[in-house]
Amino acid sequence: MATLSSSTCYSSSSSSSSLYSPSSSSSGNYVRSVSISSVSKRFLPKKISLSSPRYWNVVNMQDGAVTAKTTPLLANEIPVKEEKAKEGGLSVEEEIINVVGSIPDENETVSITVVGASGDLAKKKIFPALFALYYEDCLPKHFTVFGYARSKMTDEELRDMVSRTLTCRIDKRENCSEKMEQFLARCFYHSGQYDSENNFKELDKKLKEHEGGRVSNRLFYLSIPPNIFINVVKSASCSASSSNGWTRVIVEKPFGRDSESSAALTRGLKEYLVEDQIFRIDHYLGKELVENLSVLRFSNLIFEPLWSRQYIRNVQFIFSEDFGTEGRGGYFDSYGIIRDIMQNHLLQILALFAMETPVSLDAEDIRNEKVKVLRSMRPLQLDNVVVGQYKSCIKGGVNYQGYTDDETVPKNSITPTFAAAALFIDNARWDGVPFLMKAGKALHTRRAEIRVQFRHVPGNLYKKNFGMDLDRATNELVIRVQPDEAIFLKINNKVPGLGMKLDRSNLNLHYAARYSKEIPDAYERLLLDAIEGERRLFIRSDELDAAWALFTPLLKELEEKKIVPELYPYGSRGPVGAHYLSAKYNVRWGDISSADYQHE
Ligand SMILES: NC(=O)C1=CN([C@@H]2O[C@H](COP(=O)(O)OP(=O)(O)OC[C@H]3O[C@@H](n4cnc5c(N)ncnc54)[C@H](OP(=O)(O)O)[C@@H]3O)[C@@H](O)[C@H]2O)C=CC1
Ligand SMILES: O=C1O[C@H](COP(=O)(O)O)[C@@H](O)[C@H](O)[C@H]1O
Repeated sequence: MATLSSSTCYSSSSSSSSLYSPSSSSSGNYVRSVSISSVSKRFLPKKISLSSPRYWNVVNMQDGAVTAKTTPLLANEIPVKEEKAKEGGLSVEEEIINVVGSIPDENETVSITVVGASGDLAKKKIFPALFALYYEDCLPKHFTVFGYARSKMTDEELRDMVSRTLTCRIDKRENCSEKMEQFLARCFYHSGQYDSENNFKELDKKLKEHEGGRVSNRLFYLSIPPNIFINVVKSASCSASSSNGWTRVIVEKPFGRDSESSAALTRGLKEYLVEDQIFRIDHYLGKELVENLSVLRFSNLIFEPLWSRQYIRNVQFIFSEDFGTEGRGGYFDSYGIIRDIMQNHLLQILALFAMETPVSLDAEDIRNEKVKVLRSMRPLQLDNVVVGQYKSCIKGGVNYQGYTDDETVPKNSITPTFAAAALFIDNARWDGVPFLMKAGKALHTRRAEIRVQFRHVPGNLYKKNFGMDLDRATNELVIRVQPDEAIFLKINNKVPGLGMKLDRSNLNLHYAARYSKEIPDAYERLLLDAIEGERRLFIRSDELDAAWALFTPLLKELEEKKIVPELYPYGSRGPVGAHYLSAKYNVRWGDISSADYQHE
């Protein structure tokens, strides 16, 4: 794929974009001249404002016409005549919407090849996400899905396998089985070795047949173990990359085990791909409430002024699963919970939470800010970390296996299935604020959330009404990523009546109650973004380097010193060491300290 320079991809061109502001438009004979990069029909609003950064970038000024460039038709410039807009009684903005909305995508095709199609992730997440996108009319008119793996399968067998995982989870259920049939008819399979250029040539031939001479855009999803990433990229690059459209590769985690192996992986990928072609996926970035984090921060006046050490006492990132490594012990044992969850999912959320305001919502501007905040962080230290491992437990007559009872896990494994850590950002905004993380498997509940605990009210007039425990009276903002998505703010208020009794209540945005539409799976959003060349939610290589730089010294020390994890029973709240760690920083874990928790 090295032959495909980024210029042949339909790139979002975001690095060179600037926010359009109506006041920057030209005067006199000139009209606004707009290049629409990274435009997607899904984002076309009924009425646009040219200052909306996601859709429009001003690139140049031309006499008498607006030039609209769209991602699928990068080479084509579509003039939008101001006169024509006037004739139709439309604004230039409305005329742009008309023109972009009517661009035919006849000449374009997208082929999505799921490499490792026989595997768990492909079945569980990727094919269902593709179907959901198809169902929602989000895929381009001409698209083909190919499964690729070593297992022998016919097209029909692949369809059968895929059909068993497709669910009509979407609200408009009427056409589901019809839509499923139509989707499955677009799915094909090619069996081949991962390091065989010949096998990828055969794939290329089949892809071309389906592309039917249209501009060919190709997306490869590497849903395979990381040790074969480079083989696949090399073979696909030499034998199956697009010759006249873009070629992109989605890479699944783990992106290495430490700084060195991650850098080696990046070097390997870059022998065949340019950075713009690599879409490193962290599916937590595709989750609705993580996507909403920036909206919450930057579009609400009430939050951003509070978003610093001045008002925030601590921030907690909590991940828990109520099941063990069942079935994935082999993979998990050589990674452990710190690499599996903390170094990527939780750290990514932390970066979005703590970054400075980006210049714009463009991918590069956001990723620049994330890198900056990651580089301002202190590498983790062993005395700020607690590790645990779940042990067997009998509950209600059921025997829940311990981690090392799993046949795929060595009996003497000291791989952590739980970890808690205190992290610090040494910059002006966050100096001294503990950012606590906690992640564990086989705990009492499944939950992912961000908890922001605010400082005490100075000179609190109502001190006596709270009793001794003033911590209980501080405001807390909870962003529940899953399940049962919600954002709630704990406030103090007066219990109605003649006395003066204070109560803690939640101002609650409960998604299920507020929105009837089902929340899309993270993989849907991310796949669509990759198809559209939107890189905002994918990890850039320097972000990855910065993330590994924080965790690598700790991971090495844990391994070298053979730190034995504290055992906790399957289904419990995890090791008690996590409480000592938080207490060291005067913090109480929000998910277990409060009686209010029952009411969340
Ligand atoms: N499963 C999950 O929930 C998650 C997975 N991931 C990551 O996604 C990727 C895919 O995950 P998953 O589907 O679980 O992986 P699998 O272990 O199921 O592997 C996917 C496919 O790769 C092929 N394969 C497996 N092992 C080897 C090997 N040693 N050498 C060559 N080919 C092999 C197999 O296909 P065949 O034999 O037919 O060629 C298999 O069906 C991995 O990188 C994983 O870490 C990330 C997050 C969650
Ligand atoms: O990446 C991973 O994520 C899953 C949890 O994802 P979720 O979307 O179901 O919350 C985790 O189970 C797995 O160990 C890890 O590799």
